[in-house]
Amino acid sequence: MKKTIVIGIAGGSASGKTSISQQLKDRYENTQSVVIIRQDDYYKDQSEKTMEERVKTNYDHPFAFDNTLLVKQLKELTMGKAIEKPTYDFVQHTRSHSIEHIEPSDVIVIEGLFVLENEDLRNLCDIKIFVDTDADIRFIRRLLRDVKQRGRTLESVVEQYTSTVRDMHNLFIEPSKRYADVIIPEGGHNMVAIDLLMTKISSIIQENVV
Ligand SMILES: Nc1ncnc2c1ncn2[C@@H]1O[C@H](COP(=O)(O)OP(=O)(O)O)[C@@H](O)[C@H]1O
Ligand SMILES: Nc1ccn([C@@H]2O[C@H](COP(=O)(O)O)[C@@H](O)[C@H]2O)c(=O)n1
Repeated sequence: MKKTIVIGIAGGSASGKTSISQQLKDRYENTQSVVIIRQDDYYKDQSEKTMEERVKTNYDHPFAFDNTLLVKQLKELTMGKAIEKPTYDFVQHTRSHSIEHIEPSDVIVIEGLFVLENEDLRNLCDIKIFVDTDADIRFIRRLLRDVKQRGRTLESVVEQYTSTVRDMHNLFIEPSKRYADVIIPEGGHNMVAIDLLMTKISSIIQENVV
């Protein structure tokens, strides 16, 4: 009988979670056997708030996410049901208007800050991965990414990092590393770790074919 395998990828902001997931997506694109779900897409809707209010939200606290919806939709996928997934707009700090239709698949990758911190999410994961990248490197990566891709200024990235991101990381994310089965140092360019992960995924897909 076909079994869906859930791979959880947690780690700090800019540790390399999305880069790893993207490589898995690219590798398995033709097979349609791997689906990637980003916890970021489950940030709570803030369309009722003004932009001034939205900027003040602590986006690095678990309360910023609708994890109830995320857990529900993940369970639906593992039960073979398609979902209508929300999407998120980092520039507007709220949900986008578009919804993505996601079909169930052999392997579901769920990546995000709190994937191992949240007990319900953690319990849904068959393979638990933590991407471990030093804080100074994460900060540099985040600064470059957020200015280029998320509409931030240098000052706003520094302000947010020192006021919330760093403390929340130490409080919630770093301690969740102890739940990991596998720790991937440095993130997106660790080809040895990514190859090992792909070998495992390929064997899961193969088992489901037989
Ligand atoms: N090993 C790496 N070396 C250099 N840059 C990297 C590496 N892994 C990721 N990056 C870059 O760092 C930034 C943050 O990576 P990303 O995958 O978005 O992290 P996360 O999803 O954990 O927030 C991106 O611009 C990405 O291209
Ligand atoms: N409106 C928002 C929502 C989130 N963030 C930051 O994004 C980080 C999580 O995404 P990663 O890809 O870096 O894991 C998180 O640390 C939030 O601070 C934001 O700046 N604005």
